Amino acid sequence: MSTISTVTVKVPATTANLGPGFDCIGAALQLHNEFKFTRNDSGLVIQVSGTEADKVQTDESNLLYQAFVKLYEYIQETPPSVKIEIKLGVPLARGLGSSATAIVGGLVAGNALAGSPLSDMQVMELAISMEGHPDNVVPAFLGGCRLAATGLNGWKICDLTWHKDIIPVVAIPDFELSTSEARKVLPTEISRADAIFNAAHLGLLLRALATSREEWLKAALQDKLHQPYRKALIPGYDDVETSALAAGAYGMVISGAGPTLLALTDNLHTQAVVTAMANAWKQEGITSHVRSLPIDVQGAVIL
Ligand SMILES: Nc1ncnc2c1ncn2[C@@H]1O[C@H](COP(=O)(O)OP(=O)(O)OP(=O)(O)O)[C@@H](O)[C@H]1O
Ligand SMILES: N[C@@H](CCO)C(=O)O
Repeated sequence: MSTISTVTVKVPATTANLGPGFDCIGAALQLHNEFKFTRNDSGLVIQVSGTEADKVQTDESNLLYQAFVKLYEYIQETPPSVKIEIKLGVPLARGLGSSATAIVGGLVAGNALAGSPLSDMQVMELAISMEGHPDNVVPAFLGGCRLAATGLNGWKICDLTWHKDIIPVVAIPDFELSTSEARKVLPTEISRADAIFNAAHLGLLLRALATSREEWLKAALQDKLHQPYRKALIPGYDDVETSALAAGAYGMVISGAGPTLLALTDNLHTQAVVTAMANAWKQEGITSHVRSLPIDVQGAVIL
């Protein structure tokens, strides 16, 4: 029986898909949520701080708490009564994996308070099943850039090299787009030509990320499975893309399910790309927060 009474877990934001890697690759970014769980005797208490704190549920419907309960259901124990303190750094429903931080945070905290009965792989598989796809929860859990594929016997996860000279720039608009809404616009079937296009470009992307070879990066970010359908949900998409490319980005994609847009660039062009993307959205009447965010290599950590 564990004697731990409190645990704090820090979980990074993630950017999923990276263009052609729909539902299979994602990278962790240096922007975090922090979740502190403390056993108590007085029933569930959830306190939230940070921008957008008022948007997070503070009852049993809270996703972080649901993940915590899920862990205890899995190990067939009754979850303890807890106070949860949430410090929000990751904006909600913007395509930066906020739901994955909550799922990973709740499961990792639950496992720690329960005395660590589950292995990391078991926790991660629970997280994948809760989120429904692996591309946010896997890098949120492990850090770095990761590819996940269903294997013959469970998930196969591999780490991908992200060349140090490739700089991610995220342009986060002030409107939300839920993942479930952004998945509704996707077709259920695709053509063979589109499947081949994405397979080729995903292969190219993996080499481009590892080498930072310019002509590969410029071509590799193209996608035919989700972005052509989702663009319409993001006003100003084409203008922001044109401006980012003109300022020196290799390419631009939708981060996760959007509406955040992710450009990849180099050190030399980072500031110009940041300014260009913010200005392009401003001209559409959309306020955004645009910044470069380094890759997080730590993943979820217990502080
Ligand atoms: N810190 C949190 N605590 C509790 N619930 C959260 C937290 N962060 C996000 N959520 C839940 O997740 C929802 C957002 O999930 P959604 O999948 O739509 O977007 P996202 O995860 O931010 O983006 P994407 O999956 O495209 O990267 C929120 O509306 C909220 O219900
Ligand atoms: N692969 C997912 C990521 C967002 O959760 C999607 O694009 O819908």
